[in-house]
Amino acid sequence: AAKPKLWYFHGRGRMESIRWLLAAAGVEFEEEFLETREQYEKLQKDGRLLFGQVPLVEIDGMELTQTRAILSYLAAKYNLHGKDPKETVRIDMYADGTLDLMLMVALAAFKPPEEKEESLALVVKKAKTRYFPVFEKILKDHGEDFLVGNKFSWADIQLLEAILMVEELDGSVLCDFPLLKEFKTRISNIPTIKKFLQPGSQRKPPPDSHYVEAVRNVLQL
Ligand SMILES: CCCCC[C@H]1O[C@@H](O)C[C@@H]1SC[C@H](NC(=O)CC[C@H](N)C(=O)O)C(=O)NCC(=O)O
Repeated sequence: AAKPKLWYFHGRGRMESIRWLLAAAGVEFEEEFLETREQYEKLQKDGRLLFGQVPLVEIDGMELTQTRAILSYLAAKYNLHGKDPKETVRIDMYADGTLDLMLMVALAAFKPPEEKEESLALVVKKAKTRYFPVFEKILKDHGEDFLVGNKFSWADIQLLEAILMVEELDGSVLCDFPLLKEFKTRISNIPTIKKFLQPGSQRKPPPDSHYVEAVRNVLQL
């Protein structure tokens, strides 16, 4: 079968969690990077963007947009979405929490410097006071290696991505979360994720001014 093809900017944004899920599932994918307004307008003109937005993922003969829908489809397709509706809704809840936190980081990149610093400080505060305490408690109460059931799921991938993203902002953020520290080591050592964390993978770097300029240029923000 053809490899999935991802259409987005050359940066994390909303597409990074999709890259993480595919990589963790051991699925090779291709990428088309939007650098010009013309590329974006052609996708729109060709009717490939349902609401005129990216991420766009071509997979299984479909053209998928809406990040959450894509992630949910991929999680189900690669058996990372729980064994029944009760497990799946927990995975969805945990994943949505990490997506909320990571979107704050993605959007902060587009703010003026002083606002950006304030936003990123708020991300670290929210991680420490809202999100990470929740996941630490889940791991403690659940007493398993993974967040849901005793099986690796999409929620575990999202949490690792979020932990690493917040650690880029504050390297000591896990000092009060011993179970999250162990979780980070455990999940980072899963072979497909270990490979994705090596240099040269399709994992994208933190947003920089070039990425922000490219997005502004393409979207005419
Ligand atoms: C000022 C904020 C700029 C954000 C730029 C991008 O970084 C991301 O975090 C958000 C966007 S991604 C690009 C943006 N896509 C979305 O907002 C998708 C939202 C959708 N609900 C999803 O989850 O996929 C886009 O195509 N916009 C064109 C436009 O709506 O006309």
